[in-house]
Amino acid sequence: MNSASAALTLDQVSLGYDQRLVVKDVSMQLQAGEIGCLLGPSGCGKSTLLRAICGFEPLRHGRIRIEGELVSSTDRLVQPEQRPVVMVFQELALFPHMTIADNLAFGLHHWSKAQQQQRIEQLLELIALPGMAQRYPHELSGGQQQRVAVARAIAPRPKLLLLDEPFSSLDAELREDLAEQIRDILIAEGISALMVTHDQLEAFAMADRVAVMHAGELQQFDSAFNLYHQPATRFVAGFIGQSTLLPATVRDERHIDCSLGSLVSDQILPFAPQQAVELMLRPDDVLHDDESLQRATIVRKRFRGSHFLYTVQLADGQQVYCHASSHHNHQIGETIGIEPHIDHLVLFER
Ligand SMILES: Nc1ncnc2c1ncn2[C@@H]1O[C@H](COP(=O)(O)OP(=O)(O)OP(=O)(O)O)[C@@H](O)[C@H]1O
Repeated sequence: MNSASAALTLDQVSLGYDQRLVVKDVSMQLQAGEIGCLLGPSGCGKSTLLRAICGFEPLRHGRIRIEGELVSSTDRLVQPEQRPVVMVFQELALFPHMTIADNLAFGLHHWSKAQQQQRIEQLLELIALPGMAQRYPHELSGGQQQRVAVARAIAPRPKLLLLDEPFSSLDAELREDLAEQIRDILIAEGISALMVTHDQLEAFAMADRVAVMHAGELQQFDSAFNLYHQPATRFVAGFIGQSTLLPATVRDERHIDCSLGSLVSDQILPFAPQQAVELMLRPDDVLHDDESLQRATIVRKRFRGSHFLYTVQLADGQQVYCHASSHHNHQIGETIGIEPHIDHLVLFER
């Protein structure tokens, strides 16, 4: 895709503080209308990168383009207010002494009164708070206030919305719901967005694609499904969901041998025969099946409501996760039947 039709293009972006680089050689592109998330552990550089896109941090290397226009490079820094972006911060940004309508109208001062009125009504409808125009922020719940904050940010129809942990003050249950609601609002308005979060479920609920960062580097920018089932690096495999790594040996271009037996790949393997590798297994790659002849012993169990997450020991002592329906309540030490169900082999060099 060329950068003229992309909402945001990061091209080998590096930046940092003093002598230290905290964002290293990041390249990615957000398509028009796309919603992306920057996800990673604390201190990995997510907020720094978002601040650079907004225009608050100069670059040490690389280029940032918004809708094709060069806004940051080593010798160019378009000021934040001159960029077609709006940022929503962690802490609530509503003006407490102003009504919801006045909050929403804040960025619309150059619009006519009639246009403002129409846009406010449209936004209140969109965030499912019709009739709330004359209320004050403290008369709304935390989730409602955050919806108003997002509506205020998108009121002037920016090209790109940047959100820095906008739901972190809300409880986990509400965060996922709100992420879905905000996603619907952005899609309805056709606004591209990039959100920083360290909460996977929030990222999955909100984004078309999630950029996983680690120590300043972009590890993978992909759909949640692909991050889970086809992680590009060991870090992504460990950070997204749960996984175990099982030693394995490549037999030929389609087969590997490991403690679960001989497994077939759906693709030609990029390894030579006899190469020592590690097979990544998700809990749902190994299912509990009473009928299976393959047996393993439960060494740990976690009840997850809808299912059990067992850790089972295979005949040769290797341990893997095993997913079982919550109706199958077995005890630690019990030997159960297991069945590998692996659509796609994820292998890392050992
Ligand atoms: N103004 C600053 N001056 C110096 N160092 C900074 C500054 N802001 C951030 N850092 C450092 O840069 C690194 C990246 O910080 P950043 O806030 O971008 O990470 P993050 O991934 O957003 O983390 P979190 O999820 O905790 O907010 C950290 O080591 C942090 O201590």
